[in-house]
Amino acid sequence: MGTFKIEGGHQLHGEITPQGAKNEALQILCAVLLTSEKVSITNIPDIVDVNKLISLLEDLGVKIQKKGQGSYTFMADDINLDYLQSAQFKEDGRGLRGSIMLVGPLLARFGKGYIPKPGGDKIGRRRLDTHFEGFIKLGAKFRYNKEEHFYGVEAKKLKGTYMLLDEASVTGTANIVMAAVLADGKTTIYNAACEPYLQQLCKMLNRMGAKITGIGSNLLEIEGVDSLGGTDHRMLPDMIEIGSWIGLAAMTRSHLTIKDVSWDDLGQIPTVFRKLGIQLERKGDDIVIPEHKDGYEIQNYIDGSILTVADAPWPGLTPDLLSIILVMATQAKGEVLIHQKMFESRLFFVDKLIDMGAKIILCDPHRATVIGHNFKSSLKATTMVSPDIRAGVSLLIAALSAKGTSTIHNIEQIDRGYENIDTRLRAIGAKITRV
Ligand SMILES: CC(=O)N[C@H]1[C@@H](OP(=O)(O)OP(=O)(O)OC[C@H]2O[C@@H](n3ccc(=O)[nH]c3=O)[C@H](O)[C@@H]2O)O[C@H](CO)[C@@H](O)[C@@H]1O
Ligand SMILES: C=C(OP(=O)(O)O)C(=O)O
Repeated sequence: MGTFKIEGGHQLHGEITPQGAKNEALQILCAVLLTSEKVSITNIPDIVDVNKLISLLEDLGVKIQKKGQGSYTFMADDINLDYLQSAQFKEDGRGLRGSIMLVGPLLARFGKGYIPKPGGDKIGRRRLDTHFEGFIKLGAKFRYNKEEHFYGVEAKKLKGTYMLLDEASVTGTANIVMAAVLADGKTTIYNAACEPYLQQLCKMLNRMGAKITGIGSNLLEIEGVDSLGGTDHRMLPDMIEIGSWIGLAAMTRSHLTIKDVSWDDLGQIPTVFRKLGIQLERKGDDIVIPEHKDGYEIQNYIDGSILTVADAPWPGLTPDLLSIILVMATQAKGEVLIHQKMFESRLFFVDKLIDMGAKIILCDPHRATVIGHNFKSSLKATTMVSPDIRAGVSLLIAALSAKGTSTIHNIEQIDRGYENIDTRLRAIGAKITRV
């Protein structure tokens, strides 16, 4: 189990460039299976989850060439479908959440897709019904081996149809879209997820020859085609990392510039941070956060009632930023209710913040009220274990703002989604070492 030692209480300064988006990369990498032609991808983050998926593709027979930092070509012209039945696949396939999106492309192009129950964060139930109900609607036969937790779908040829998704699942929509692009006829997906990473996937598929309309809305129409060709694609910056750096700047009262953020793809994120009292300046495509010498004050609603920050499917606020917003609120002036609607086990890490001196009431598994200290009292250093990727980074931000030296164990959870985080933090003045 890896560990970070963090000496907190230091102000940071400088520029930080966000990595390519983890959750986009997981969709885009699976899409290379849809063509036998070459696909070139840049700005791929060098993080554990993405590297695991690249190695799964390699084991499936995809020819992969690394061209430079974050830049690869992929060619899926000779796929080894037997690998999908191997013990190795049953082990490696469960190593990350994103592997579930191998199923749609495999089913569409080769008539069969299998996956062991995928991993990812343990942040509550993470069901797959939307994915498989979608494949079944497209005409696939579904089977599930309960002993091995192994899912399978098979179909000679998928047939386009109308479907209303039971929920706007992000990976579910990506999976169904990747299956429908090669189906016979027209597929309509209503209640589709429409976040920027999914828009990126759809635009890439269209460049490969797919016919998808409605991109950016919750109603996608897909006219099936016989085959797809190669393309070039560049990943967006990671909006969750961008939000993490905003939280870090606020908690350490640092002047930071976050470079090349793709502002127009950030949706509610800047607005929500502003409601929490954070000053954000747009300079070109950068975010500049000034030193918050006098702290930051949470706004109330117009009628004076306490602000709630809650997640919702895009264009609502992503659930992946709520842990970071929560930790930031512990030093704000004022109160806020954090409501994590999507996941039921993502707020339990607040116990650690309470140990550090934060004023938080965990109302129930989904809601926590935070009463900010307004920097009148610092958090105190402690030893903690990172429970999931975003709670891990939130605890890291808390440690960087705290008095004394903190220890965070199980940092593999953080490395899953943040590229060289310790090196990049040291470059802006953080005292952090990997031990
Ligand atoms: C690899 C990847 O891309 N992971 C992201 C993806 O996971 P993933 O695609 O697994 O998440 P889903 O969008 O399927 O759903 C997330 C959770 O929200 C619930 N739900 C979803 C939609 C809805 O309208 N109502 C509702 O309650 C689901 O039941 C589930 O518990 O999207 C999540 C939601 O943005 C993010 O937290 C994950 O980081
Ligand atoms: C929950 C997350 O990831 P995953 O879906 O891979 O577990 C996340 O990125 O915050």
